[in-house]
Amino acid sequence: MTLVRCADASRTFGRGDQAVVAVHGCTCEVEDGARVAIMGSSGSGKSTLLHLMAGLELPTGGAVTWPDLGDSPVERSRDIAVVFQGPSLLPALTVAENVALAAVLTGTDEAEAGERAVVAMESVGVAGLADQLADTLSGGQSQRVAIARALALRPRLLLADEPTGQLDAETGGHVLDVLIAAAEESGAALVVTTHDAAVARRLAEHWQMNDGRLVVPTREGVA
Ligand SMILES: Nc1ncnc2c1ncn2[C@@H]1O[C@H](COP(=O)(O)OP(=O)(O)OP(=O)(O)O)[C@@H](O)[C@H]1O
Repeated sequence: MTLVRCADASRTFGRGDQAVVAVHGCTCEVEDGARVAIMGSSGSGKSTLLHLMAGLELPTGGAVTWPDLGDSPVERSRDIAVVFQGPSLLPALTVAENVALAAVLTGTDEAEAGERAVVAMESVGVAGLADQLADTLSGGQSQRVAIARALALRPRLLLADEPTGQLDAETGGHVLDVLIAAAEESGAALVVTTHDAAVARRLAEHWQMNDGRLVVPTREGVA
């Protein structure tokens, strides 16, 4: 099953002299069960590629399709979850409300979303924080809650943008453990952007972004 396919996909921001080509003609696929690290230095285009895969950005060249998820944004919003780089929780809502919200907004009824939130919070170890306001959390706790929110969608494709980038090595290691365990338990494919080789080593496939160009190794070598 192919969850997302990028076929010569590009993304340019701005026009004329101001144009920045963030992603140049990338071709790649994420299959069910994949564990992918997209590596590259700051500004190499990792976040933009991840946003293209999520359908949050539209390609300005080539195509991004979701062969086994359906191409409608509504269908995709239930199957693809994104853990964003940096703070992404609503500060005035509790942890439990934050975790349930994405599921509610994508059409899950409130009772079901509440039950999923409980399961997701337990699986990432934040059930004890359920009634706490999001703006009282540490960076590591916030990232766990953001992962729980993604899991409450029960996604088939879990995309995490530098999920450990703002954390110290120990906290980042715990967050990564949680993310990988959650993907294993839920059966979701996992794609993580990172500039950290230690993070990439935890994942089976290593893709490299260099100045917006993607290199995807094959079993025989480099594509
Ligand atoms: N909305 C935008 N408007 C204009 N330029 C953008 C926009 N988003 C990204 N860029 C530019 O595209 C290039 C790639 O950015 P991107 O955030 O994808 O890289 P990255 O590898 O994820 O970097 P980092 O690791 O620092 O997050 C950069 O030059 C960036 O400035």
